[in-house]
Amino acid sequence: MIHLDKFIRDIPNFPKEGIRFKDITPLLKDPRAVKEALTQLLELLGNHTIDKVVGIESRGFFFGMLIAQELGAGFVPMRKPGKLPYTTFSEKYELEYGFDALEIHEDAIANGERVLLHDDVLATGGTAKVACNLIEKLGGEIVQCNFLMELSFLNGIEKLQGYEVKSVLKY
Ligand SMILES: O=P(O)(O)OC[C@H]1O[C@H](OP(=O)(O)OP(=O)(O)O)[C@H](O)[C@@H]1O
Ligand SMILES: Nc1ncnc2[nH]cnc12
Repeated sequence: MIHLDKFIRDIPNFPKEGIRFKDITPLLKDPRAVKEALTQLLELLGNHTIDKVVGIESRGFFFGMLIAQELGAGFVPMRKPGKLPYTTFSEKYELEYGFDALEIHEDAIANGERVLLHDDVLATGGTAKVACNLIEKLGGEIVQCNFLMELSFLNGIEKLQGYEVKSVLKY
């Protein structure tokens, strides 16, 4: 039996004083832990059918791509500003330790496609909310937002009211 929480390392005061950073690199370097995490993420999805998996840069790419392959769905990167080469839709947001923006290619999702949004961490929810806004701007239907972990004390789930939100681990 693999306990995934044993593969997540707490780093105090990173990237700023007062932030307790959840480091997933110990999990990523262990193939059995990666397999178990992927299995559990897929279990969260149940029988939903998915056309596109959107992964948020950068840590949402690791499992987002694996989930998409398992589902036989397409993978769409949601990126930080200035990284995507084609025409983008963009939106700014605030996160636990600063400000940023996200972008998506305007042709990444077709109208009415069923979308799974994936990221490693749900913290304040600012990132995921903006990602949902951009997916819906393109006409995507958000079937589920799933995360490797949720920092429940930051109440990110409140920003995602109206969406199905699931996490493998809760802190
Ligand atoms: O719920 P929120 O408060 O918005 O925070 C969650 C986001 O913060 C982290 O990403 P970060 O911006 O640090 O980028 P990275 O994945 O490239 O490390 C994490 O991977 C989520 O995307
Ligand atoms: N405390 C935290 N650890 C890891 N990723 C995060 N993203 C936002 N807050 C985070």
